[in-house]
Amino acid sequence: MNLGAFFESEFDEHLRVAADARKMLSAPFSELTERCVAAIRNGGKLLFFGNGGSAADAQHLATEFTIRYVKDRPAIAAIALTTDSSALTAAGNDLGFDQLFARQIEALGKPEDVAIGISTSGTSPNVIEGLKAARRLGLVAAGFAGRGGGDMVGLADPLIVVPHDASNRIQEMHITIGHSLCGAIEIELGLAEAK
Ligand SMILES: O=C(CO)[C@@H](O)[C@H](O)[C@H](O)[C@H](O)COP(=O)(O)O
Ligand SMILES: [Zn+2]
Repeated sequence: MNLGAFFESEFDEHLRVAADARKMLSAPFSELTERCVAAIRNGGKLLFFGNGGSAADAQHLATEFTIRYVKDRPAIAAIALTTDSSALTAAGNDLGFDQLFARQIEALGKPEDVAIGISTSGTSPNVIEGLKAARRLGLVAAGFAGRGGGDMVGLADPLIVVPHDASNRIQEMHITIGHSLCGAIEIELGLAEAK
């Protein structure tokens, strides 16, 4: 294999998806930012959850809010529902894997919170059940997806659907958009200066 050509083609594809996402996702991004800012101003928090690489994204993004993004500033309330091995194993063992996030949202979610489910396919049952629980309890149920949004369409609102079908490329956009979300929320809350 020509490794140099492979490397360049990966970047070419990434850049094509980024250009499409930039064109198409400004409206749901703005809406999600506004919902998160309102939630935090109201004493609420952001709850992130997903599977595999999206579990890592949930942890990564929650930490940007609680600890630090680009510069020091006060903490912003956020939590990843992917990190407590006791909660995850007990929920999986006792209630079923589909209930992993729903149960934690039932325990920790408040109506002033925003639940953000992350799924490249939009069809992972535990993410879908988490979003359903969020809606039932009156939280904002929002999502990051790809592949047309899958079962998250009509369930998550705002819903950011990356216009691509491959999980890796979709995840690359999710983290870019998640970073942008953090930056925009900091500015809107007056905790960082606009560029
Ligand atoms: O990171 C990747 C693929 O890039 C994988 O770990 C991927 O996240 C896992 O296969 C997930 O289980 C896929 O779930 P989803 O995105 O369809 O909800
Ligand atoms: Zn991945």
